[in-house]
Amino acid sequence: MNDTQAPPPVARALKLAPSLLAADFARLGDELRAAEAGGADLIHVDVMDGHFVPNLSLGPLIVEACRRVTSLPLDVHLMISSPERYIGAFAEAGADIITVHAEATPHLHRALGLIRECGVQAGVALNPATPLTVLNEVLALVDLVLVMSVNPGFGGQTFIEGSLRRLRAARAIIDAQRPGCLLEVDGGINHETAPRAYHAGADVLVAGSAVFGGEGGVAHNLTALREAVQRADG
Ligand SMILES: O=C(CO)[C@H](O)[C@H](O)COP(=O)(O)O
Repeated sequence: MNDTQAPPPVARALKLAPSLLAADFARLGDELRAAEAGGADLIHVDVMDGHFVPNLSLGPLIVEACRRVTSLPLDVHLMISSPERYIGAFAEAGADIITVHAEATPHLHRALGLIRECGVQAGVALNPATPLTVLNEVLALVDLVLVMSVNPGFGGQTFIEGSLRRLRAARAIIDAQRPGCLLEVDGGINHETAPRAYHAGADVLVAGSAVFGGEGGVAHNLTALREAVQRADG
């Protein structure tokens, strides 16, 4: 390498975040332990209010129960309107990261500040039709950007192809303005889309059905996802 050549890019660490939405809630403790033993990096917890998204899921009580079972970081994704009303409750329940949707509140800046005040890492999520320009206004306040690759509300949906372009654009914004901020992708991640999402710039891949579904078991599914990304590397 001579002085004018850029150093080779450092490979980004891949983080897998199983989404509890696809877990068997009757065996939640076992599912969490299996995810941790299988090499998950975070546990993604989908909170839905039947208002911001057309589905209901879980609240702080379940987050508190998860906290007692796993030492993995709890990555709490609030798909709820006016999330600032519940940030304190989720922080108290043991969330490590709380992500709010840019579309869910007229007070996004306040909500992100409130998360930080609670001593929790802050994330901002963007629906598939939300312009990435909102990032310019809040990037200094966040530790994680979540690019939704489905319309939020349900697991098991098909990955929206345009998300790859959005991931590449979000990666460029983060690298230029806030290196170290994580880029997460959520929705339709499987052995086929995981390598493409990672190579488009995602650090954290959220996967529900691909981890907790199928016959192979959680550890096998996590390994398969990781190997799919590594194969595409080589
Ligand atoms: O946020 C979500 C839905 O709003 C889920 O995390 C997401 O859809 C993951 O599920 P799958 O991997 O089955 O697509």
